Amino acid sequence: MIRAGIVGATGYAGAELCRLLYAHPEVEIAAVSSVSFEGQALSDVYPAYRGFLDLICGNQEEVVEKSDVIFAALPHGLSQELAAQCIEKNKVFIDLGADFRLENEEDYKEWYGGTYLDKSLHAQAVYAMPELFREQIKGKKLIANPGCYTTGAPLALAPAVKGGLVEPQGIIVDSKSGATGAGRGLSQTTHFTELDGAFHPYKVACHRHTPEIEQTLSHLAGKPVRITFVPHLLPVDRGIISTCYARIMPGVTKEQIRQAYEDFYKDETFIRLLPDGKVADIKAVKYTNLCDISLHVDTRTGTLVAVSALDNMVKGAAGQAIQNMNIVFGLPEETGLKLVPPAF
Ligand SMILES: NC(=O)C1=CN([C@@H]2O[C@H](COP(=O)(O)OP(=O)(O)OC[C@H]3O[C@@H](n4cnc5c(N)ncnc54)[C@H](OP(=O)(O)O)[C@@H]3O)[C@@H](O)[C@H]2O)C=CC1
Ligand SMILES: CC(=O)N[C@@H](CCC(=O)OP(=O)(O)O)C(=O)O
Repeated sequence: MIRAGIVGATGYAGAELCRLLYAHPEVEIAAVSSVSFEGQALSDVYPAYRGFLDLICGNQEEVVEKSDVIFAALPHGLSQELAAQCIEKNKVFIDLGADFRLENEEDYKEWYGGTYLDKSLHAQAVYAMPELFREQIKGKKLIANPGCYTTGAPLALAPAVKGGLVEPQGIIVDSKSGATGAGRGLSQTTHFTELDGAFHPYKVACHRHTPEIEQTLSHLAGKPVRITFVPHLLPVDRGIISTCYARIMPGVTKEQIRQAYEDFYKDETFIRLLPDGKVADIKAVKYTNLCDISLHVDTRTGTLVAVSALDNMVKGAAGQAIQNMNIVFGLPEETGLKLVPPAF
């Protein structure tokens, strides 16, 4: 059995990791940690876990000592030293935050206001989006798990961008996220009376996921890609819809685009390319590691509209982290992730 530990287990991403790892047939949860709830049972923090996850929250050091793989579900900026400790002890480290996602330190400084404490450590990290960079993940120990918006948007666009079917400039990514994307801590925009009945964009064209999405799309295109990214806060608990607009290259047909997506995703367990006429919906992927993609072509304006839907807590965080763990440990990718969405 793989001994897994979760640092930051009391946050939403950490708690979701615990839920999924509990049911993983090749994993035992060895230890979990919290600062605020140290000494308390996880099931006291989340009553739904009573009888399943009654383990007591310890500290980070215990998690590192007892585990073969350490998942960090901490706020940005707290993973670098922890990663160094884990790598030094030859453990696998999977970071759900953004500390190892950006290849260019200047981008990290600009968008996160931090620096890379140890450049050689960053050089060991792999940006782990299995559907796009699977081969690079195998054999790695320092895993940068992509963010939520930064999973949905590239998956919606990847076949078109990689195949040169759309113009790499002028792409618009219009995303809507449920409130769990903001974590468990309460803020003015996420408390019930502000969120209920509301719907608005935020961080318009200045969200920190912009360089991460551009980094992925640039790798696929083989040249720099710039996007306009506008996230919105939806008054629902989970789910992200990304509606992505790109100009179709002259001469490229609707049929060629669909064929490119079918070829690109034909062996992908977690990608459901919807038939023509269907539209991706967050409800159909809830609690699963699925990413649904629907394709729409506006022939009047020559625009591809590619829509993705995923559960930000699963494919956008904990599920993708487990998918990455499975790759690193040589397990079938779907192990522990064969999750059927509720019908309604
Ligand atoms: N929510 C989402 O949809 C997604 C989140 N992520 C990323 O996952 C990470 C966790 O996010 P999320 O679970 O939403 O956030 P939460 O705010 O819900 O949880 C944060 C966790 O970090 C712990 N924590 C906070 N401050 C410290 C500290 N100074 N030292 C140690 N532990 C601390 C908290 O634990 P305690 O107070 O108990 O110690 C809590 O368990 C973030 O990097 C986020 O960006 C990635 C993809 C999607
Ligand atoms: C709704 C909401 O507030 N979402 C978060 C993104 C959540 C996320 O998961 O971002 P990381 O993976 O990079 O942490 C935000 O906009 O900051």
